[in-house]
Amino acid sequence: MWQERLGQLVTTCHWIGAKGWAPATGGNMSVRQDAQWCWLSESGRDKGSLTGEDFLQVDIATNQAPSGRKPSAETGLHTLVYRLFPEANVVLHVHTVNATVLSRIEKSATLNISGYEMQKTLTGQQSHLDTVPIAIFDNDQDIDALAKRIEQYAQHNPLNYGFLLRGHGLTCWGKDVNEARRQLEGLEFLFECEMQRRLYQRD
Ligand SMILES: CSC[C@@H](O)[C@@H](O)C(=O)COP(=O)(O)O
Ligand SMILES: [Zn+2]
Repeated sequence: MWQERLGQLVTTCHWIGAKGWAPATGGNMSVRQDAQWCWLSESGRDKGSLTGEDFLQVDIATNQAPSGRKPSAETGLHTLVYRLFPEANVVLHVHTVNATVLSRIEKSATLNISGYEMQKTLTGQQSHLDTVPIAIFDNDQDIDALAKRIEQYAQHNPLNYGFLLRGHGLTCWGKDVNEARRQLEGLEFLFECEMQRRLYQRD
C-alpha cells in the first residue's frame, strides 16, 4: 500500500519540479507508511528529479532516520502533520512564488480566501461564498520551535488543507497522493488569483 503511494509521490515530485514549485532543491515531500513510520525526501536533493531511493524512513514520534542519512531539514513539520492528522498520508511542501510573496503581503496570521469557484478543489468546500482560512506562521530556522508553535495553534484553531510559512512556502497534505496533489494545485491557483486581485483591485 505505502509502496504504491511512494511510487505515486515520486511521479508527483517530478510534476512539482516541472511546475517550477521546488526550485534550487527547495521543497520536501513525504508519505506515511503506518502509525509509526513515514518516508521523507533526503535533505538537499533536487526534488524534481527524485527516485524512490531518495526517500528515507523516519520515525514519526522521534524524527529519527534509522538509515543514518539526513532527511529533510523540515522533517519536524511533516511528522507534526502525521501526528496531528491520523487521516493524512501525504505531505507536500513547495516554494512557489505565489505562496512565498503572498504570505509576506498578508500581514495578519490568516489568509482568508473567498469568492472563488476553485475553492471547491479543496475537500469539503461547496461554495465560493464560504471563506477558507489558511494559517500563516512566521518562518523560523528552528524547526522544533516552529513545529511547537503550529501544534499550539492547532489545539485552538482549525488547520485544514495546509499552512503558509511567511516568505518561505506552502505545506499541505491529503489522505492520498491524488488529494494532496489536487489541493496543492488548487491552493496554488487560489494564491495566484489572490496575488493578481491585490495587484489590480484598488477598492
Ligand atoms: C533550498 S533552501 C530551502 C530549505 O532550507 C528548506 O526550506 C527546504 O524546503 C528544502 O530543505 P531540504 O532539507 O532539502 O528538505
Ligand atoms: Zn522549505
